[in-house]
Amino acid sequence: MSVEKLTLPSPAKLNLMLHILGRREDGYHELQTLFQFLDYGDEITFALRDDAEIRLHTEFDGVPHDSNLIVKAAKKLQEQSGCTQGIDIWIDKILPMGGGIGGGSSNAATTLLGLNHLWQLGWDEDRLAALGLTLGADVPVFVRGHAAFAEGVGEKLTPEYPEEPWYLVLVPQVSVSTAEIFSDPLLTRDTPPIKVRPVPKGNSRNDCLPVVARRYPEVRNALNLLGKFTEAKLTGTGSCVFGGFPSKAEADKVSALLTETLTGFVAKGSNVSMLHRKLQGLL
Ligand SMILES: C[C@@](CO)(OP(=O)(O)O)[C@H](O)COP(=O)(O)OP(=O)(O)OC[C@H]1O[C@@H](n2ccc(N)nc2=O)[C@H](O)[C@@H]1O
Ligand SMILES: Nc1ncnc2c1ncn2[C@@H]1O[C@H](COP(=O)(O)OP(=O)(O)O)[C@@H](O)[C@H]1O
Repeated sequence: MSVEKLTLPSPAKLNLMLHILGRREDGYHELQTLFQFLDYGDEITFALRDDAEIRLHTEFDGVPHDSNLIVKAAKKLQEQSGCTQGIDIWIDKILPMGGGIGGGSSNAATTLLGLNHLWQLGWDEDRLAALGLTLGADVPVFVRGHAAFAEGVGEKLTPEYPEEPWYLVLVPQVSVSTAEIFSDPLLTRDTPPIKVRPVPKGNSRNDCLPVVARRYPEVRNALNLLGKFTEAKLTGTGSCVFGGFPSKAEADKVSALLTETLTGFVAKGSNVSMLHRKLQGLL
């Protein structure tokens, strides 16, 4: 049965660890990182149009229509598939932008999977992930929808099964530039590669943390406050800081103490993205 309208989740991710192994000739850094999803994110609604236009109806502060990763993803998929249909798109945006929880990449992946379904393209995951990589290093993991150990610049993915605790995520009100962190001379760039799977316990370091904490007092403050209750970690290049708890009640308790002064949210970690759980229900 063909569908005309579809609403899909677009979850956040966390980097449970992030090691920088070296710098490539093109300036990009070789990483090893462990991605896990959160049961928390945006919601995107797609509706078929009679013409071929691609139109995002929700305005974003500071992101022009054609620069939005949702629009870029839709246009690339339309071009490369030769599809003649268009789409109307609305988003309920709750994920902070530039916080290292991957909202833009997730929105791009949800768009690719949603339009593959609505436009009935029949693309497989490999093809969608390859297109996704041209939009951003973190897009493929959202297309695959499984927690993963990532290598290269994030494109070589191996599924992993880390524990799924509840997380308190603190959102310092500052946007960290990924490019700025990767160009800092003090960044650790020579961490030896992990050669065994699954990633052995104790490898929870994020090599970006010292540089981000030095440059951004707001992030330093969040790390110090959360660090009083649990191991406080940085996701991606920040700004978000997170800690795991064995139950929602415990995460909520710490949240109540900290969110008086800091913005944050509590969400369950998940090894299968809520986007894929919803799509499986549609098939
Ligand atoms: C490092 C991660 C981990 O999840 O950080 P977050 O964005 O999530 O915080 C991501 O892979 C980020 O991927 P993505 O968000 O696509 O990075 P981009 O915007 O393309 O990168 C901006 C700039 O950072 C530098 N960069 C980025 C990724 C990388 N592996 N090496 C780099 O040197 C490059 O100078 C690049 O021009
Ligand atoms: N749909 C989108 N959602 C979020 N950010 C977007 C989107 N489209 C483009 N961007 C741009 O991408 C940047 C990075 O966004 P995001 O993925 O949320 O952060 P991060 O990579 O730190 O997790 C934003 O600051 C914004 O300028």
